[in-house]
Order: sequence, then structure tokens, then C-alpha cells
Amino acid sequence: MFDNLKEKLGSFRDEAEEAAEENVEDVDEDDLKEADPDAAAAPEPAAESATDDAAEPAIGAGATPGGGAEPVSEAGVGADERVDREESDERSAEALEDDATDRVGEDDDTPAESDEGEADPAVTDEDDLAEADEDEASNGSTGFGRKARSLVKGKFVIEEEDLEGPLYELEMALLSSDVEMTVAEEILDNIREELVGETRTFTTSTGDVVEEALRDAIYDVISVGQFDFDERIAVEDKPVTIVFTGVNGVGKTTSIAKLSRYFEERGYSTVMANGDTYRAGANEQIQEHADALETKLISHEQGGDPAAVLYDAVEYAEANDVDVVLGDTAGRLHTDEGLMDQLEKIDRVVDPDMTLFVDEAVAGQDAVNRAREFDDAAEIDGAILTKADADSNGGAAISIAHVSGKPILFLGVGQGYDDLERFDPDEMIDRLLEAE
Ligand SMILES: Nc1nc2c(ncn2[C@@H]2O[C@H](COP(=O)(O)OP(=O)(O)OP(=O)(O)O)[C@@H](O)[C@H]2O)c(=O)[nH]1
Repeated sequence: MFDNLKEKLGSFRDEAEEAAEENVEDVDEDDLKEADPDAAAAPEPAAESATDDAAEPAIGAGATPGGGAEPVSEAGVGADERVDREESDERSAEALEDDATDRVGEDDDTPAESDEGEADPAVTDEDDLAEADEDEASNGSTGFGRKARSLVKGKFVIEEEDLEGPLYELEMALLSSDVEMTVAEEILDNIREELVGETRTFTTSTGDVVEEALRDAIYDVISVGQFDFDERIAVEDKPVTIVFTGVNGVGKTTSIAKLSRYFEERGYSTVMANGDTYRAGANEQIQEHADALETKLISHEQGGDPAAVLYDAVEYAEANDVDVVLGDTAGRLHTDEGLMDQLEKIDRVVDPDMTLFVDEAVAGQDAVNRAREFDDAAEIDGAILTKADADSNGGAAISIAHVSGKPILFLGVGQGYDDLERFDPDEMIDRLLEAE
């Protein structure tokens, strides 16, 4: 699923990481000996845009023995942390050492402490202080200075031009993966905002910083409008009526059957209603699903009034304590005024609790455009994106929420009744960014 997009995001990550690596600044011993706090301290950036992990501060670059612990002002240094450090004129070597071992990555020349080690700081501190003294004696640097140097190892600033190449590549990749233009631009803007021009510190690697930026940038566009579907169903008065819309053949009826299974598994009873009175064979098709799932189907003759079918289904649900009414509708084009009028009539007659737009991931940009147009014509509450299992591009999955303002709620991932996944933006990103 979404393999093309995954691959392209992976390439961007590698290229951006390379750009970041090229900008990693080391501070050498001489600079530290001069111990000029102003020079050592990086400019104070807007901390908010740095994520927690990425922004884990490197501390104490400006620390001078006896001068107090002048912190390096880096992205994401917590205000409390900064204040604490600034106020701590008596900052001890132990405290510095603790911070050092907490924050320095594996390439630090200070051996990293294990959690157990931290639980017994006295032992390690003594060892490390002895080591620091040796260091001081051998190269003339101070013990504090040695720590400080190791801590500022992970500092870099990426300028716009460093990212120009990778970002251009990423834009092309997103567009060729069917990501809608404005969505691709939004992702790029988010990445720029996250990565460009601010001094970053990092605890493990530049790769983590880049990945975090990519993660945030994508999360921002795919999480638009998300709500807790299960909670919404739980709190609605029963029966809850859900109407499904979308064009022909995208998997509406199959999705209704999958959701019937989904609800039954969560303890809700369901009834299906065939509001597709337009297409010959529609009753038989949905009846097969109802039989397989042992669910009641309400249907009328072909050519009947879809609103009347749904009305009957709601009445049936009320009379029989059924929790959820799942209403199919005829596949329609948003441009088909007659069919769109029918939707309006359904809205008026049964006042559904939710209208879900169904489309197929493999339709890419077409699915994105239809989501917007259906929402304009008959407001939708969310989308089900079917056939994600057959889609390697992922453009619709990335774009629909941002373009329509309505969330993707489910992914169809196969033809079986259990092949339905709740759309979770975090999981989606994990999937996209997971290592090959
Ligand atoms: N691979 C895959 N196939 C799916 C998925 N969802 C539906 N399908 C298949 O898509 C085809 C069309 O599905 P239907 O449910 O009949 O589509 P529909 O939108 O109801 O079609 P109409 O009733 O003609 O409007 C069927 O062969 C389904 O098995 C999915 O998530 N993955």
C-alpha cells in the first residue's frame, strides 16, 4: 500500500538529512577556551516549531567554570529549564554531568549512562569528573569545557538553499503520486517552517530531526477534521442513520457491508437500506451481503423513491431496537442534478446523523475532486477511501481531508468484510515513513 509514495518520502528524508549533516557545526576547543558565551550561544529561535524530541536541548555550551551555567539558547529549550539553569549560580559539576549524559548521543565522547547509572549518579559522576580532570590536565581545556564541546556537537542551521534541491524533488514526487497541488504546497511550506533557518540541536541524529519535520508536515494535512467515530456513534441517540454517497463502482455497497460487520463486532445491531433504486440488480447485490452478514435489508422496487426506502428503514430500526441504519444510495455524479436532488430529499426526509462519502484510493486526484464537489453539494461528515490495498500512490489518502475539510474515517483494504481499517493519521504516517 502506498509504496511509491513511501519510496519518495524516503528519498527526501535521505537528501534532507544529507543537507542537515553538511550543516552540523562542531565547536572546537579553542572556541570553548575563549568561553565567550555570546559567541557560543545560538540565537533564540521560535521554539514552538521544534518538536519535543528534536528540540531536546543541548545544554551548557556557554558554561564556564565559575561563570555559572550560561545555557545555549537553542530551539526548544524549555523555558523552565532555561530559567533553572540561569538561576543556578551554584550549578555543580554533577548537575552538568547529569545533563550531559542525559542528552548526548552515542557519538559523544562521554560514555552514555544507562538508566541504572542515572539512578546512582554519585558513582558515575565521580568517574566522569576524574575523567574530566584528566582531560583538563592533558589538553589545557577545562572539564566543563570538554562537556560543553560534546554537547554542542549536534547543532545545525539549514538554510533555504540547502533544502532547495530536496524540496523540489519532493514536490515533483508528491505531484506524481497524485497529491493535490495545494496539499503538496502545504506540506512543503510546513517542512520549510520546521527545518529552515533556525538553529537546531538534536540528541540522536539529524535524521530524526528531518523525519520529525516530515511527520509533522504530513500530519498537519491528513489529520484535518478527524473526530472519534466510535465515540460519536456511542453518544448519538439510536438508531443512528448513516447515508453513503459516491459515484458508481467505487465500493459503496461493499463498504456498507464492512461497516455492518464493524458495528456488529462492537455490539451494535444494524439494518441495511437500499436507496439505490436506480440501478438494475442493486437489490440483489446488497441482499447477498445482508444474507452473508445475517442482517435485515429494507428495499423497494427498482425505480422507487430512495428517500422512502430510508424512511422505512429508520422506522424498522425504531420498531425493532436496531442501533444503526446503513443507507446505500445510487452511484451518482455530482453533476447529475436529478440524483443530487434525491440526496437532498433523503436529507430532508430522514435527516441522517452522518453522510459518508465513499471513493476509491486508486482514483487519485479524481477522488479528491469528487470529495470536494460532493461536500459542496450535500455536506459530508467524512470519507471512506476504498481499495487502498491496490493503491501505490497514496495521493488521495494524503489530500482528501485537506481539500474537502472532512476527514478520512476508514480505509478499505481488501474485498473481505474485515478489510476495513479505521484511518488513523499517526498510523498512516508510520506506514509512510517506515523503513523499507
Ligand atoms: N481491493 C479492494 N476491492 C474493493 C474494496 N472495496 C470494494 N472493492 C471491490 O470493488 C468492486 C465494486 O464494489 P461495490 O461495492 O459493488 O461498489 P459500489 O460503489 O457499490 O458500486 P455500485 O453499486 O455499482 O454503485 C467490488 O468488486 C468490490 O469487491 C477494497 O477496499 N479493496
